[in-house]
Amino acid sequence: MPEPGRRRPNAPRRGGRPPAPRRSVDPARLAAYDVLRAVRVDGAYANLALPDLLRKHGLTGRDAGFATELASGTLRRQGTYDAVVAACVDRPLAKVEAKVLDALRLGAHQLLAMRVPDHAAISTTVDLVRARVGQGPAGFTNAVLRRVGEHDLASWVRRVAPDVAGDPVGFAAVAHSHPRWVVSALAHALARAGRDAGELDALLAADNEPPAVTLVARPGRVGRDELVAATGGTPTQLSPHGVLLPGGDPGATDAVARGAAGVQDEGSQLVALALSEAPLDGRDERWLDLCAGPGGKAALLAALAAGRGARLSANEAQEHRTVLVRRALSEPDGALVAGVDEVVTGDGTAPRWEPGTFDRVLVDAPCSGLGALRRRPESRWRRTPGDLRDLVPLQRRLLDAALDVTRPGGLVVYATCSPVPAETVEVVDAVLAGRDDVRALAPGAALPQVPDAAGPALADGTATLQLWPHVHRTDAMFVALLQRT
Ligand SMILES: C[S@@+](CC[C@H](N)C(=O)[O-])C[C@H]1O[C@@H](n2cnc3c(N)ncnc32)[C@H](O)[C@@H]1O
Repeated sequence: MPEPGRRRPNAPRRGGRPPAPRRSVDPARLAAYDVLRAVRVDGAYANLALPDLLRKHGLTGRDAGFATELASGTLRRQGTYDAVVAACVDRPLAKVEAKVLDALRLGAHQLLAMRVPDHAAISTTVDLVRARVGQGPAGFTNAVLRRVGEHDLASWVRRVAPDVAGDPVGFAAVAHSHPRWVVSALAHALARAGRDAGELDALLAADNEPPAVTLVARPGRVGRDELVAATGGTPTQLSPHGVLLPGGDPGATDAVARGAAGVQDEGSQLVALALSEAPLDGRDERWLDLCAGPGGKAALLAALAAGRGARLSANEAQEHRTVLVRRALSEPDGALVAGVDEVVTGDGTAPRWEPGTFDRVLVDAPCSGLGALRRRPESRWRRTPGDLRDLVPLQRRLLDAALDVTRPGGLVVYATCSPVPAETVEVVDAVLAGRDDVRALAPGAALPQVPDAAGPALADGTATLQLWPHVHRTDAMFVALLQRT
């Protein structure tokens, strides 16, 4: 790693002329630029916007992979790049035209984190700005990126981040490109789970790694060995139904195309298994997924339910997401898959079913998603601490309602893709404090194969389960297991 202040070996000289205009702009960079624009202007989700934009620009194979990494990596690392760019411009960043700032971020990612030669990173970005914004901003872009290219990423971080000893949170925020409040929230989450504070760096770094693509082989519909053979993938360590893909397009696999398998993080598979595998006395016939959209866990639960003669009801508040649940729970001919009773749109805080209807209930609550930042490149910049103020009361009401529709002796899993205690243990404790018909159970007994996953204990001392991207290579799913008495 070069010493602070050392020039990068192939760093461009300052003050050079803008590269000569090219005839056309590289389509992969145009696609990445359009993704950033869609995220900024239309509030799009990058992972949903990408497939259409790749298609629009005619990108496949390696070019599509390059555009995906360029857009997603730039969005994830935007906090670091903005600090670098701010040090290279002669005005506040807020005064740089947003369209130009998008391009500067893309250029910075190529210069500092991708193996793109400097001259190509700069000239293609200048071409992009010339084509999409104008000649004046193209010259500005050239000058700024030449300065960005004078140092490598580690050297830039040392130059632009606050002093690590004086302001460790501020340093981590710039070095790992997370909003300051998110760094504090994740540090607090690690501490509440009894983990070493030194893990924070690894956790934040894991958030910047694109997650490996994992498939779930839905039992009874396709065998895991069959899926391994069809994809060239490898079995996952923690979920007995997971297959880690070596790369390529998951949609091209026949089992995925017909819904027998799906793309699903191993952590999400484990949440469904925490509910299905927890020991239950008595009737085990009716299962409910109270917050089912878009339907990933519901599809695994339906397959597991079918295997033991139970039936799943799937509920979702938003009609457009119920459509996705129905699709996830349907055969290619439109019929509901085995194990599904019904798919309905409804407010889970006021469920339509009689009290005591269900034997097993999943509350996969709407949450901040701070445990799934790897998967949603832009989300860390969209979330605000205020989101928790709205989410926590909803989470409590959903858990309360789930307990109401569970029969005495029946089980409820409360899960979030967030490790933040305000929306995990504190929600469960608040609900338990208001009821005398519930007891907490340790969820780990249903998932003995998952190591090193103790979450914060509930107020009564009962264990919870917390997965971590830097430990388990999954999203940071939280699981609490409750039983109606
Ligand atoms: C974390 S997501 C669930 C993910 C899903 N279980 C899966 O694995 O695909 C939470 C869902 O809860 C839904 N939701 C929000 N408020 C709700 C409510 N009052 N009742 C039911 N669902 C709600 C959201 O629309 C969202 O689809």
